[in-house]
Amino acid sequence: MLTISNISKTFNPGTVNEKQALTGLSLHLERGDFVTIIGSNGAGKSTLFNAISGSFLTDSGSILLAGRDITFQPEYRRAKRIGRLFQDPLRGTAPGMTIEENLALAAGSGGWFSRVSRAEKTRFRDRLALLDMGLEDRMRQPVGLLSGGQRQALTLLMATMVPPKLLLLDEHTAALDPGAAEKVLGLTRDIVAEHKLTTMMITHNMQQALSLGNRTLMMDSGRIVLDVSGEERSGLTVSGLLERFKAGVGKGLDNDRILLSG
Ligand SMILES: Nc1ncnc2c1ncn2[C@@H]1O[C@H](COP(=O)(O)OP(=O)(O)OP(=O)(O)O)[C@@H](O)[C@H]1O
Repeated sequence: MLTISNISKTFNPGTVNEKQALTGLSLHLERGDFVTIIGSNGAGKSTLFNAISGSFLTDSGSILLAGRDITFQPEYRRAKRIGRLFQDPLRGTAPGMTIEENLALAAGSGGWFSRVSRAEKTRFRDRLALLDMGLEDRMRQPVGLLSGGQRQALTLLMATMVPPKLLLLDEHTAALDPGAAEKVLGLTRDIVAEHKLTTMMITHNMQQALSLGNRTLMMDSGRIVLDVSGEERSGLTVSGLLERFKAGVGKGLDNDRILLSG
């Protein structure tokens, strides 16, 4: 589904702020793979997502999505086939528009001035009911009134309304309180399974990285330094994963948020 070949990215080349954020990175994902990603501070995790989404063009290498070469495709075109959630629940929804209008935009059927058909309203209500947050009874309310967890759940629904070829989750539960985070994570698991979505999820929760999905990548200094799946992964504990990282990279994992989250 996704084939990344040898991509590199250096920010501010030739200046004192030069930073090589991705270094000859290659990755192949099968259809339906659910990959969790963990790594050091500044390892290049978000930069990898930015490269895939087309926030910038890479300096070298290529990216193929569902058989199409997207290496030079602009971001807005890639967005039609790639869903993305960020840590900040305020991104991804339009606060001044109602829940219904936001969903219509995501479904590709509406906007500020278009009417949402009755059939579509029913479909939206059914999808919202699955979230189990009572949002199906608040469809005419502006999204700006929702809590962070409700908003992130809605963003998830919107990003998958038309099932994307690839779903990118960038620490999408990290800014939520523990209850809301748990809820959004459960919804993520359900929606990914329902549509068999090919998914990449950055997390700083090591336990989550091992328990969700079918494959775990660890990144350091712009590279993938560990790639575990199958039996090797199912037998792995958090401390085992940290040991593997240390053995491979020659230093311990250096990530404030992982250390803070224990
Ligand atoms: N647009 C940019 N301009 C300059 N430098 C950047 C840019 N984006 C990222 N970087 C740098 O590239 C490196 C990788 O950043 P990135 O955000 O991908 O790391 P990360 O693995 O997501 O880290 P964290 O877990 O700390 O969020 C960092 O040193 C960062 O400062």
